[in-house]
Amino acid sequence: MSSLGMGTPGSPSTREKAKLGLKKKSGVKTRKPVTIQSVKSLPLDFRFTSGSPAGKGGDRSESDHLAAVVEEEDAGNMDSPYSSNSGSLEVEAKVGGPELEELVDSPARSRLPAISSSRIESRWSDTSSYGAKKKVQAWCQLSNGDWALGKVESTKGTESVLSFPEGKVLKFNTESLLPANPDILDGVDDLMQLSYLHEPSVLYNLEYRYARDMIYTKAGPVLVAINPFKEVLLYGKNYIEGYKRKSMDSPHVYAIADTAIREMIRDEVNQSIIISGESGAGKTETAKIAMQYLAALGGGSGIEYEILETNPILEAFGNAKTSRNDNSSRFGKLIEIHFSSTGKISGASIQTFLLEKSRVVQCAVGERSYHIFYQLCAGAPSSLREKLNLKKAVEYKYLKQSNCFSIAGVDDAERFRAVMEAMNVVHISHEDQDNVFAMLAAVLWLGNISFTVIDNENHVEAVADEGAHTVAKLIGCDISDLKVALATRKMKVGKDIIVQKLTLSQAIDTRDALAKSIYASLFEWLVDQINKSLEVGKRRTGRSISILDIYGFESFNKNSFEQFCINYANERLQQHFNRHLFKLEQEEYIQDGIDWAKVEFEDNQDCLNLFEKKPLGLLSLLDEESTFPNGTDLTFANKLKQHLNANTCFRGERGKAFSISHYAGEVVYDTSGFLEKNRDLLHMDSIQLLASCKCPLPQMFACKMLVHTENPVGNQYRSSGADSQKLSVATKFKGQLFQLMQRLESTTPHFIRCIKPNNSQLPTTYEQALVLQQLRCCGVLEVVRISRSGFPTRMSHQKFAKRYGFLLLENVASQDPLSVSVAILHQFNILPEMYQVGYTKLFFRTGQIGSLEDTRNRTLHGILRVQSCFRGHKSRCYAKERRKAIVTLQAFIRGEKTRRLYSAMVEKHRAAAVLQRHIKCRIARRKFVDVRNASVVIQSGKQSTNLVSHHKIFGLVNQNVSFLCHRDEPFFYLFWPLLNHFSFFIDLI
Ligand SMILES: Nc1ncnc2c1ncn2[C@@H]1O[C@H](COP(=O)(O)OP(=O)(O)OP(=O)(O)O)[C@@H](O)[C@H]1O
Repeated sequence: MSSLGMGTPGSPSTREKAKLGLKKKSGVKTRKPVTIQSVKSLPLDFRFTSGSPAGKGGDRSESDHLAAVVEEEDAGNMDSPYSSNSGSLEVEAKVGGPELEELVDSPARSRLPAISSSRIESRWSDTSSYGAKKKVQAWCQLSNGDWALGKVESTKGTESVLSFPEGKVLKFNTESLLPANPDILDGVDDLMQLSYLHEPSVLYNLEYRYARDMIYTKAGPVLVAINPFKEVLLYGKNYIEGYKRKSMDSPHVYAIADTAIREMIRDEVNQSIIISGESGAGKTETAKIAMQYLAALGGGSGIEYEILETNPILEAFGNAKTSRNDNSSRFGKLIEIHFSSTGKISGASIQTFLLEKSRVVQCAVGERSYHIFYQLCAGAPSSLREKLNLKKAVEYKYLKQSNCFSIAGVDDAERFRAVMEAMNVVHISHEDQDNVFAMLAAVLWLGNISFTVIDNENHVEAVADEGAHTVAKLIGCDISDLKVALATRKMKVGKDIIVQKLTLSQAIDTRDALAKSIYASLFEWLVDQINKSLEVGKRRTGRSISILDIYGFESFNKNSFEQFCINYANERLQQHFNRHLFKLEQEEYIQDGIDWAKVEFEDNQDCLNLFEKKPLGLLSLLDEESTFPNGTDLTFANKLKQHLNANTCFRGERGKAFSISHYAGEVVYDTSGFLEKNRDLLHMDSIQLLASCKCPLPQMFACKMLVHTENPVGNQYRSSGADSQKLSVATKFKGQLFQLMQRLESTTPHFIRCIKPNNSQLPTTYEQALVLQQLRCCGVLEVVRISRSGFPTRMSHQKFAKRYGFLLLENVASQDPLSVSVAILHQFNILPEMYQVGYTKLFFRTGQIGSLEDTRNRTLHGILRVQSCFRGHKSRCYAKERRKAIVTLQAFIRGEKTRRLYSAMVEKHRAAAVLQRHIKCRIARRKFVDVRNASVVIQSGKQSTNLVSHHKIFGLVNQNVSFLCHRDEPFFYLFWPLLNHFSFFIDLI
């Protein structure tokens, strides 16, 4: 399909454009590329006025006039310019011929939101002569429905002549032309910034960005993600860091996840990221990217790795190659990631919805069954192959029927190893893994079981071939029991139990039902095991972010029960989307008495009523018919026609078909197989067979099936001959959806709309019509319109006053919240047209609260700085004082210590002196004794010589002195000097 090529790198090549011919080339808008950065910072209320950067070549008058056009457009932008189709389409039919006439009549066209053509008329025709004069550019719709940009060459009456870059010149009705945005708005990252908001400008903007690998674009509060079908360098550590630190702010899944995590912490409210889009639009990949960001931000404990590793397991068991997507999720998934109060991941839980069981036994040519079967056949180690008697995929009938065994660029054996590794990570034991593989092999071998006719009533019995033997071995039952369960059915008639033999088709149905339920039970069991591994347990804090990745709207040539359920789920999700982005928003305006122009949107409540109404809704009638023993698909179709023909969303078709007018388009359903799929009965014989198995898994599956059965095991047969009385699939699914909606209702939603740019899964190919249809389906344009013309930001008076009141220069603390709020608005000169004061809340236009928030943040940062300076100063003073005190204390202690030391030393000194004295005394005494003794010896010698002469005179005296001089006598010391003199005296004598 065509592409509005830009002739810039990344856009479709010139050769490609030439091949596309005029219709495609006419879309080529040869413009000078502008940097996105320059556009990003444009204010939302940006207007083209003279002197603005958009003024081409300084052409003031043109800029002035464009400004006038823009103002006029804005004055009327409450209505969608693109929604008026009558005028333009009429003319296009003239220009475009019969193809376009078909388009005019198509239901999709007729479903476009209605708007008076006079609005466009007044907007464009007033300026068309000017446009012709100045050769301004305008969008025109070609006969194939594509939009092309041309130059207005001339305008005459109601006709304008436009020239296209390839040199072609075509005539169009002036009223059908739509004004083009100025060049500077090329590739804006929020569609709300477009001056002219209509289909071609939105398509062009998305394509412009897509061609430059900018696959994410904001549409007001919604993120639009276009599948690149190639690796784009937008992910990884650096990008995660960039969004975490807010150094990157261009639209991205990371930005959405970042907002969710911040709002969860700030508002203490659970968040949800709701990802929707057609099959192959990139929902699963987007969910994984969001999980990657949350894991990076909230990780640390290792649980985040476990959460990420659930993806390969769930994809292997729940995804398959379809005609639209090589890795299509055949189940819905809600993953709830729990966080602690500090924002760290504490656990997670996964809820799955409606696995497409029928794929196990039947899939269309070119499609595959679930990946795990091919992975097991390709990657199982030889020991496992031997144990399970595994063959190549091509040898299994269930896999062989679609004649597709591989996916380009995918190595199944390698993926199998990744799945085993992931199973280890989520703590599935090796024994359990072996049991899982045994069940998979059993399902494959069940498909190979064949039957032979045994009587002329076409009754059959199962052939005891390799298939039957292997199944019996793998599930752990007796081969005879298996044969009986597959080829007979026990029925209770009165008090008797009779055994009925089955015909070939009945036996095949029984076998396939057993295979389907083993696989579905195995999937359920695996999810339970994963949940146990990720269990939050006591760590649950109540804060969580849920990521919903659910199958997108489906419409094929033949639509069956699966599409019926999937599209019903999408209607519910669309209602949730509408409620949050349109209904609740508008209801809030009305409740709060806001002066506001209502924006029309397509409410799908009627369609939902068609499904859910009791007793005459689609689901009730389906259940009713499913319980009738004689009910058939045809009687069901007739019943629908009988009861629902008056409903505008319903139309009875020929035979067993009917069609529903969904929000995304009309879908024709074929009721063949509806009742059987809705009943989803597994015969009690099969359940009992599983219950009697020796292997643990079949036993567990049987237990669960019996728990779901309303009737107790002892009373397991119904008179009708049918088996377990469980809830119908549709009713169960409805219950699950209601639960899901309740869960989502309690969260703040963040919407991501994935868009598939082409049906061939090719990179750089952008099909306008396909993208446009998806944009219309998901109401992206309405969201942008409502956000642009409304007041998307709101805050209660109390919250506003509390949050920004401190910014007021005057003290108004005593005043009521409303007065404080108004004072804030006045102080910050918020223009009156930028906000409205409601009864309970304040409503702001986009971006207004941002400037207030910036001021608040700046002020808070300033306050924090002042506080930190003050605290620093205080702490320093305190530290100084303490230091001083410590020094004093230390001086005192040191003095005290020194004093004590000194006195101890003095004592020691004194003691030493006494000791010394005594020692000296002793030494002196000894010396004295020695001297005395010596003296005595000398004296005695001398005396002996003198003795004779003096004997008589001094005989007596000498006697007494001797007595006195005895050294031990105290008198000795007294008389010693005297004695000395005396002896001297004696000597003299
Ligand atoms: N951001 C992306 N970057 C690169 N390739 C992508 C990206 N998103 C999607 N794709 C490609 O598109 C394919 C389909 O995407 P995905 O399986 O996510 O679609 P889906 O919407 O989940 O489809 P379904 O509803 O069938 O499950 C992926 O296998 C991948 O090749």
